[in-house]
Amino acid sequence: MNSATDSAPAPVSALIDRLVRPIEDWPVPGVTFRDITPLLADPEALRLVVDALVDVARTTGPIDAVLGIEARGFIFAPAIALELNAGFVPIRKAGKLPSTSFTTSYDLEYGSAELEMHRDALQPGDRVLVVDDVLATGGTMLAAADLVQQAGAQVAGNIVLIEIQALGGQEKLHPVGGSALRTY
Ligand SMILES: O=P(O)(O)OC[C@H]1O[C@H](OP(=O)(O)OP(=O)(O)O)[C@H](O)[C@@H]1O
Ligand SMILES: Nc1ncnc2[nH]cnc12
Repeated sequence: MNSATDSAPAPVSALIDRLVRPIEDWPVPGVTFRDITPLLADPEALRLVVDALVDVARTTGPIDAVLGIEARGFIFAPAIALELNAGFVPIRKAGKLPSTSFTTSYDLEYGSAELEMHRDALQPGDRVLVVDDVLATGGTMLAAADLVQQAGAQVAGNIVLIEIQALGGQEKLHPVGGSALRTY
């Protein structure tokens, strides 16, 4: 059965349950890693999950750009952007973008890092959608929101496949919040 907080219909939640495998103690002891690669390898499941993400994205109102967070956000964000007729903006780990960038540092479930976005990627006032595969502590999504704010733009929505509720990421995203296809 899917959770009351799942944004996807029950069959999509069931697909995620079947094809996202939990791997214990990876990358560090105590973490249950949600490995999406079996789902990505199944064309029918991948199509249904992308369609479900697009359905959620369409509830966000007008969107100027869809932001994907390196690396796993890059798998889904461009597919959503195409369906919304919006551009795709990459948010990358530090040192990867070639032009002048905004930078922010953040903590996540198993470490800390820096994210960057090109300074000219967004216009002030743009409404953007942030896309990733997993919402855990929320550190990564919050860092993306910081980059959007530095650009003078606005986060209209945060969308992920999977939310790990016990890690409290949802509270960090207040008041915009995050929508997850499947919550554990
Ligand atoms: O909510 P948080 O605690 O911040 O964790 C979520 C983030 O962690 C994972 O990325 P990771 O940094 O492992 O990088 P990767 O996508 O390059 O594997 C995941 O893809 C999210 O981006
Ligand atoms: N448990 C987890 N599984 C997959 N990606 C993650 N990112 C942060 N925590 C994660």
